[in-house]
Formats: sequence, structure tokens, C-alpha cells
Amino acid sequence: MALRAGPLTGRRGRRIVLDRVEPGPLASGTITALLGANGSGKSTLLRALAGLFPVDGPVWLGPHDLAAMRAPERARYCAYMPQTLPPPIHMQAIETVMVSMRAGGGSGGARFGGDEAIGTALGVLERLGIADLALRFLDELSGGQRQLVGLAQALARSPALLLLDEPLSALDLRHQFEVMAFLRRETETRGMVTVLVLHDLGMALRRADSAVMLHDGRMIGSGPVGDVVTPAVLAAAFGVKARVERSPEGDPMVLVDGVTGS
Ligand SMILES: Nc1ncnc2c1ncn2[C@@H]1O[C@H](COP(=O)(O)OP(=O)(O)OP(=O)(O)O)[C@@H](O)[C@H]1O
Repeated sequence: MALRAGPLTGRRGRRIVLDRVEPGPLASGTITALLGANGSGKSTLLRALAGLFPVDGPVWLGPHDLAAMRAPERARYCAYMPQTLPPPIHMQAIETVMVSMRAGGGSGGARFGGDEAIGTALGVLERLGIADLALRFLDELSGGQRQLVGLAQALARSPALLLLDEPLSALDLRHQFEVMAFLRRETETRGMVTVLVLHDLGMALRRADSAVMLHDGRMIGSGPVGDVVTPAVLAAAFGVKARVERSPEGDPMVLVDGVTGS
């Protein structure tokens, strides 16, 4: 099921914070990175796709009119992970994953806390490489560990549309790579549409299929990630002089030489 959204226009008070933004269509089984400077509108767009920020304009997932759905129905199709980490509550990681599954109706009718639900939750934790955290309490985990549990909460709902706001922000280098590899596998095997906000442009180039570049609430680039992350678009979006180079292994990297106008 492809995601077709927009043109979307959103306001905060009298200020337009999304101006006729039209990402996609975004195909199932692909990852799209939302890119742009601080305050450009990335989180607002992600929240609009999740139905958490009111916008004018259509949001369709395959034949499903997400914009017309109320929150509980929409939650059956999409899982959203905010920029803030899951709160450090006194609850075991696996329990919080099962609570999330119930909220999204993604437990396939499995009884809360039953063997099937436990198996599903544990499976996601295992695939994420954090099965050892299953019985730990969230208020005894580090920030990065809680972010990983937050990802498991979103994935365990088996969404068709996965929306992640800066899912790597609290993770060390190795975990960033492992999580992106995990997201690629899950996105492809489940045929999800995955949309994530990223600040790491090199990571976006290496691991995303497509990208949307926002500037001041407007879309200034959209399409295959290599066509969006270019010196011209980076200059317009961030005000930097940047190059895209290749590592000896052929991986693309963004090098910033300075700021424009200096
Ligand atoms: N709660 C709010 N009330 C009023 N304006 C807001 C609020 N949250 C965000 N904004 C404004 O909306 C615009 C878009 O913000 P948004 O959070 O979507 O940016 P962003 O691209 O995600 O930024 P960042 O990279 O810093 O997280 C900004 O101008 C911001 O100041």
C-alpha cells in the first residue's frame, strides 16, 4: 500500500508551518527520510501523517482515507514514535511493548499477556537485539535503551505505516547502524511504508530510498535520496557549502566545507 499525501497545508495560529507539502507517493517496502534544518517542519509533517496535527489536504494509504479516520481507527494502520524518549516508568520493557500492541490493535486478537502476545513482543525485542532488556524496568534503563524499547513498541503493532521522529537521536554509532539495518529488513519484509526524520544526511543517503527536504514549511526537494541530497539543495536548506563524496567502499558521505555567504 503506497502513501499518497497532500498537498498538505498546516497552520500554527496565523503562521503557515506546512505550505502545500506533497510527499510521495511513497511505495510500500521503502524508507523515506524527512530532512531539513531546525524548525523547517519535519516533526509537524510527521505528526500530520500520523493524524496528530491538523492539516488541510488528503492522506491516503492504499485505499484507506487516513485523513477521514478517527484516532483509534488510524492507529490500526500507523504507528508513530515521537522525538521524546519513552518515559522512565516502573514497568517492564516487554509489558510496555504489549500495551502498545493493544493500543494499536496489532496483537491480532491475542490476549494481553497471553503466550501469543508475549511471543510477538519478544520476537520484536529479539530482532532488535534487545531481548536481554525484556524484563528490565524502563525506569532502570539508559536513554538509548529506552529509545530502542520505543522502537519495539512501534514495530510490535505491525503497522502498515511506520512514522519515526529522530529514532537514532539517543543511540551510539553501532546501534545507529544496527537499527537502520533492522528498519530496512522490517520495512522490506513487512511491506511497510517507513517515514523517519533524520539529521544524519550520510545515513539518509546510505539507508533511505527516498527523501523529502523541507525549508521553512515548504518542500524544496523530493524523490530518490541521491537526487535530493545534493550540494544545491543542501545550500538552500541549510545554508552550507557541502559535497557528496564516496568512501573507498563506495558509500556516499556528505562533507561540509563551510557556510554559504562567508
Ligand atoms: N508547539 C508549538 N507552538 C507553536 N509553534 C510551534 C510549535 N511546535 C513547533 N512550532 C513551529 O513550527 C515550525 C516547525 O516546527 P517543527 O517542530 O516541525 O520543526 P522540525 O523541522 O521538526 O525541527 P527540529 O529539527 O528542530 O526538530 C517551527 O517554526 C516551530 O517554531
